[in-house]
Amino acid sequence: MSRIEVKNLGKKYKKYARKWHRLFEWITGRKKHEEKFVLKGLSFNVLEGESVGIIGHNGAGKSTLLKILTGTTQPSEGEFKVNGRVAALLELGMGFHPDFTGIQNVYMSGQLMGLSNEEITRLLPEIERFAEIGDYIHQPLRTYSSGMAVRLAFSVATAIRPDVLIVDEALSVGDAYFQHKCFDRIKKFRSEGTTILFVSHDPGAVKNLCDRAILLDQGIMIKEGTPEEVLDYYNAIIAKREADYNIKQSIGKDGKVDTRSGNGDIKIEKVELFSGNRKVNAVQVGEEIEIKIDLKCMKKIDCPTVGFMFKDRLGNEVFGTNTYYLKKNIESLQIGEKFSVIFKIPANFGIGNYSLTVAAHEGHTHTAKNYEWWDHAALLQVVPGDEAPFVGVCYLKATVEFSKGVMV
Ligand SMILES: Nc1ncnc2c1ncn2[C@@H]1O[C@H](COP(=O)(O)OP(=O)(O)OP(=O)(O)O)[C@@H](O)[C@H]1O
Repeated sequence: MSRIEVKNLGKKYKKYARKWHRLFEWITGRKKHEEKFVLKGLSFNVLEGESVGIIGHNGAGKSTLLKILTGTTQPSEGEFKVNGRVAALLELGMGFHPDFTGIQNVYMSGQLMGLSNEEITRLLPEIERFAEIGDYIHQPLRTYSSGMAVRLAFSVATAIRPDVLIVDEALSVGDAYFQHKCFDRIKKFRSEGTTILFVSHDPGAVKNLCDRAILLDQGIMIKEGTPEEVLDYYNAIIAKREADYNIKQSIGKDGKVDTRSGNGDIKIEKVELFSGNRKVNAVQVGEEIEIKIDLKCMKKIDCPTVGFMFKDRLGNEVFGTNTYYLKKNIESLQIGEKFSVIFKIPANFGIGNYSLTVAAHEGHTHTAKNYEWWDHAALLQVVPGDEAPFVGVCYLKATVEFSKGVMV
């Protein structure tokens, strides 16, 4: 069953070159504006229990989409349907009245959510408990810090598990402790079957929470797929400045999507993993590995940076570094010159599968100039060695002591 259905949705605004054009148009009836689409031809469905992340640059149209879906603004064209009880975590606390106490605001926003006074009274202890603002709940809202208002607003908006939860960066407000609490509640809703539409600039949050992601660019959906594939593509377009910048996605050996992007000034020719002199794709926890990257310069380039990143099976970044951070200067390279970079690390990873991203770019990150970036260039399987069993994504050599009484 579809919880959210969006068909050919579009939103346009009138754009006036001068302020007085609007008045002129109103008085004379003569058109003085251009129409600018900020969303165009958007179609997608979100099924019951599915969790979808919306990503894109500033101004891509993410908030506009959520405002349409929550009824704050009307679309200019197309249709949409949201089925079931909706909770929207958009501008948290915006509807609160500064002169009302916390409790009065809870009743007011609860009523706006369609709850009866009896229901709100029943939910109040849990709302207070989750918000953790103590006696402030009896004080006027104007005495609250912005963090307290957000805590209360989140607590009310999520007092009942909704069928559809619409979240716009709401988790980036408040302190780290409360962000964790909010995230846990959202994850719990997800596990209980709530459909989630989640706008975020945080790749980690999208990978953690979403089954699927949609990439918007200038109001148009340019990519839809697994969070990892869409975020890799997003990472590639961040650095797109030159006309001859290429982005290619293809299915790799493990069935996942390889993303290669860059202006081609340096080509990554080969990526291999070694342990000793042995070429490997599986190692034991803690085994020393070498990451050998063979490259070719297609232009004269001074001091490029070469780097790598291991990601876990969900695409979360586990460890990465580059020649810039390690202060290894790669000297001036001539057209056609080949070179190799070898990184050595202990595979102190948790047991599981990891993908390797490698890149050649300018400076400390690829956003200024990306010569070539290659996601899923190699795969590494980490298997147990003779270390004591452990859990987690990294292996840290632990020791333990025990004594009776008080340890000094
Ligand atoms: N009321 C408005 N009148 C005119 N243009 C608007 C209006 N509201 C939004 N826009 C424009 O619509 C475009 C999309 O804005 P929107 O806020 O949806 O982007 P976004 O992807 O949420 O960006 P951000 O990540 O910065 O929040 C922008 O170019 C913005 O300037």
